Amino acid sequence: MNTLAPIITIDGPSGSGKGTVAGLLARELGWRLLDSGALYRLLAFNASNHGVDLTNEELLTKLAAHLDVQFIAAEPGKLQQTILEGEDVSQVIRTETVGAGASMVASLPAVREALLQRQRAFREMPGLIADGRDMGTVVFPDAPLKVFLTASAEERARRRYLQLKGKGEDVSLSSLLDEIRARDERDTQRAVAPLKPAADAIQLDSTELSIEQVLQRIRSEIAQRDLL
Ligand SMILES: Nc1ncnc2c1ncn2[C@@H]1O[C@H](COP(=O)(O)OP(=O)(O)OP(=O)(O)O)[C@@H](O)[C@H]1O
Ligand SMILES: Nc1ccn([C@H]2C[C@H](O)[C@@H](COP(=O)(O)O)O2)c(=O)n1
Repeated sequence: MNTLAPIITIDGPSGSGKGTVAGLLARELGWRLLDSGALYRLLAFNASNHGVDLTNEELLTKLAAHLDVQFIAAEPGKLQQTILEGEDVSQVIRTETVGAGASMVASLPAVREALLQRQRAFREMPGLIADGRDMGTVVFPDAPLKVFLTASAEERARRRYLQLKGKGEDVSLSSLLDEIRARDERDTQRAVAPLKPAADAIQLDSTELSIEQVLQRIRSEIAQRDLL
């Protein structure tokens, strides 16, 4: 039965490492993965392709309700594949421009409501790792383990810089830092489902931690609960 599947939520700001850690944990545990940010990115990307303004709540809500999307689980060492209307958009939705658009559409209450059930439907046995901004506060408030992962804005910009440089993109560290700060501001200040730790979340600052150290901290929290 769906509702009994255990859930680990990982929320936090852009570049804190949520996606990386969520993907590795999901693979390690053999659980499903919900990359909720990808849904907002897909919506922003799809809206731009269809000429829909990113402030048009009515049209965006319709698009959100009818998003034709599939997530294909990754092979070890690879990103989950994201298919929109039959096309692989896994890479094109990862740009900072699409991320900023996603943050805009995500501030619209009706859009969030339209995506809520779609997210909850990911909860299946043997378990779910859900990453985003409101996984622990709104989408899965009953999750037995909630992690709020942060890092300083400077460190997050540095990580994003290295990531994009590694893909051969021509980026500037100071623009990335400005973009990260603007996204933090919009995601934390919006009226509905703002980015904030759930009252019962474990807060982890990864500024000085490696990915493996973050994973170890989460494994130890898992071990303290009856999750597996
Ligand atoms: N603890 C860490 N130490 C060093 N680099 C890290 C750490 N965690 C993540 N990274 C790197 O930082 C970059 C951003 O990580 P990731 O995409 O997982 O962040 P995110 O929180 O999911 O961001 P977004 O919300 O924008 O999708 C990646 O290149 C990742 O390998
Ligand atoms: N649960 C979520 C997930 C994402 N968003 C918004 C806010 C982010 O800036 C944007 C892109 O997310 P990312 O892929 O960078 O994690 O989508 C949200 O509001 N709620």
